[in-house]
Amino acid sequence: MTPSRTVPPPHLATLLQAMPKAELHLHIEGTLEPELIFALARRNGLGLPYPDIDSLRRAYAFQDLQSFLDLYYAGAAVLQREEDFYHMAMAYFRRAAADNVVHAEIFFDPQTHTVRGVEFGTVIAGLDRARRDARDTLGVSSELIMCFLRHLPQESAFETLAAALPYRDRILGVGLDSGEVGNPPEKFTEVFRRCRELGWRTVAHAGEEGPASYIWSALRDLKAERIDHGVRCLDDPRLVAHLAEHRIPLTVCPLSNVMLKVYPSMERHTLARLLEAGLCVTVNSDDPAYFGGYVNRNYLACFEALPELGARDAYRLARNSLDASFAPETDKQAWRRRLDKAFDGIPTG
Ligand code: HPA
Ligand SMILES: [Zn+2]
Repeated sequence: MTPSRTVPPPHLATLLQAMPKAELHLHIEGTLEPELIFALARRNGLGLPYPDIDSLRRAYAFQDLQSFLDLYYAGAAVLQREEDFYHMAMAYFRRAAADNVVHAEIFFDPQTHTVRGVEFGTVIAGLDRARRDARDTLGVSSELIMCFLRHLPQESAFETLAAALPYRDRILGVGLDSGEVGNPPEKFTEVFRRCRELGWRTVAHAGEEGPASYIWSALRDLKAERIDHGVRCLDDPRLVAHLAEHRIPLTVCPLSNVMLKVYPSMERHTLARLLEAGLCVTVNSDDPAYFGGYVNRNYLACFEALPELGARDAYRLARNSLDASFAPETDKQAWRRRLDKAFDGIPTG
């Protein structure tokens, strides 16, 4: 048996840090660090049910997806003004740049905000201003993906779509998030059809806590171009073969999976098996302020816990993230050249 590795070889840790990568599964509301939650609550004159930052952080001990979502939606309630959304997104972009993220496709949850009386336009204005500043000052390109909350009815998603129409050019695509079990993708077939007619790209969370059949439904009913999480595909060999044959990317979030008890520990994560099966797997951070780290922490945690992963896998994961992005081909080609340079002299094939 291979002894379990606790620290990846130094050159591997350096490579994981230095390699250019795309982040494709990141909820911007999940980047709200406790410090910023407290600062925004104070600025907006809001009370919080926690006396201080440490006690809030101590509450981040989740049993499952729903126990996390309850805290995540409560935290997002401090976001009220355009500047709040701007500050949150700029803080993320600075961390992404430090992790050598060259491109980020970012989820936002408009219903979480509009239900509290925050205008759709306020949310978009703050996020879009941050996107432009991140491109100009940090060299990080990005896109916005609007997610529908699947625990709400499809009519609410249609109302959100109507509110988004004046800003349609600032949105790249739509996704589906929130509590998965009991809310299968087919519940949103009609609204996704309308979104595709508008020219939006489509992704969906499926196969995180829900069964492999939800992944089939995301592909068949929503025509999802990427599957967010998707780790439960391993329960269905026919699905694995389909995902591999059509090179449908999975945006896997390892620290999230362990924090939400999809796996009992990182040592038991199936990232290496998914790669071995020939799938277009990517590594992402999901809700980094809640799950213990940004994207490079996710890479490092996997390579620390799974000794079968090596430099070839690091290259493959970064390459998959660039390939699986919705960025223009010319941008992808430039990033691939940078990636090849970062692996100069290291076997990657
Ligand atoms: O991991 C997630 N799953 C579903 N909904 C979410 N909303 C934020 N993070 C998540
Ligand atoms: Zn997610």
